[in-house]
Amino acid sequence: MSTAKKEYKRITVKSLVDMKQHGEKISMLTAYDYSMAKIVDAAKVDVILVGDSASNVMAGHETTLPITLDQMIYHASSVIRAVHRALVVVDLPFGSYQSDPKEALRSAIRIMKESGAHAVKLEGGAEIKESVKRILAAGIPVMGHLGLTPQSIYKFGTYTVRAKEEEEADQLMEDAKLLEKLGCFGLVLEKIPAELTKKVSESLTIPTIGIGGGKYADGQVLVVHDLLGMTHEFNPRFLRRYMNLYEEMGKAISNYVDDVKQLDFPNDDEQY
Ligand SMILES: Nc1nc(=O)c2c([nH]1)NC[C@@H]1CN(c3ccc(C(=O)N[C@@H](CCC(=O)O)C(=O)O)cc3)CN21
Ligand SMILES: CC(C)C(=O)C(=O)O
Ligand SMILES: [Mg+2]
Repeated sequence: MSTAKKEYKRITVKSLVDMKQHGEKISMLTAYDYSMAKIVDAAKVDVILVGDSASNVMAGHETTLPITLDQMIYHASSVIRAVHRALVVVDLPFGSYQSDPKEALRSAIRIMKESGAHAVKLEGGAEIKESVKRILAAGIPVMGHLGLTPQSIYKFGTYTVRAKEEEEADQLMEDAKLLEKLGCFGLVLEKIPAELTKKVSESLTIPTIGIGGGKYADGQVLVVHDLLGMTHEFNPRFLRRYMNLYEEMGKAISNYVDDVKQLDFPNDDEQY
């Protein structure tokens, strides 16, 4: 497998299929705001996901269910203003696509029109088939999301690993093939056994992007706040932390507080 990296000036949905064909792994991270998206884009992350995990990370909700379409558009438009290279994918939030395919298309169009994003992501398989078809027919690229689908958390009750049993694994494989057949450009596989990710990835031409899906996915995605160590209570096995920003930021901020209290800040050079 070649590791030679082709230079991409701007990532398109086509570049991602290209990367899979050349054996180059795809990097994907979340961003919900302008400042973070600037850093993530400059670091050459291939795909930026404006995830509905903003509901947890930005707004402090327990689940992804409360975030609204308007709020997703606000996050996405902030991200888009920062991005020059990455492909920007936006999650359709809970309640904006499940009722019927027309509503799904309307929601996807609002995201594309009002934020300038490049693609949308929907959770689910066969049950959202008609919605995926409608959105794709309008020329909007769609990414699928199977395995642990946080918008259905109350149906499952836990965030444990999915598709460990043969029946659920077979269903996931069928859904993956269906999403590819419909024309999705990629597929997120969340918290499923590595061997199932391998089977799915080998069966598809479109790239799979894993989060807790193991090493055989064609790419990896994480919540950027998790890898930076800002969400210090979130500790799933699949997460690798590259920093402990929660601690680092806490130290910097308490130093500032001390300096203000001790009349050290501002000093003579820091005033007019
Ligand atoms: N900060 C953050 N990171 C994420 O990856 C993320 C979000 N928020 N919010 C939306 C979804 C929810 N996701 C999740 C949530 C929980 C686990 C998880 O493994 N939780 C427990 C185990 C629970 C169990 O086994 O019952 C853990 O080990 O932390 C994984 C992904 C992924 N997404
Ligand atoms: C975890 C990723 C795949 C996601 O859907 C999100 O951040 O909302
Ligand atoms: Mg999501």
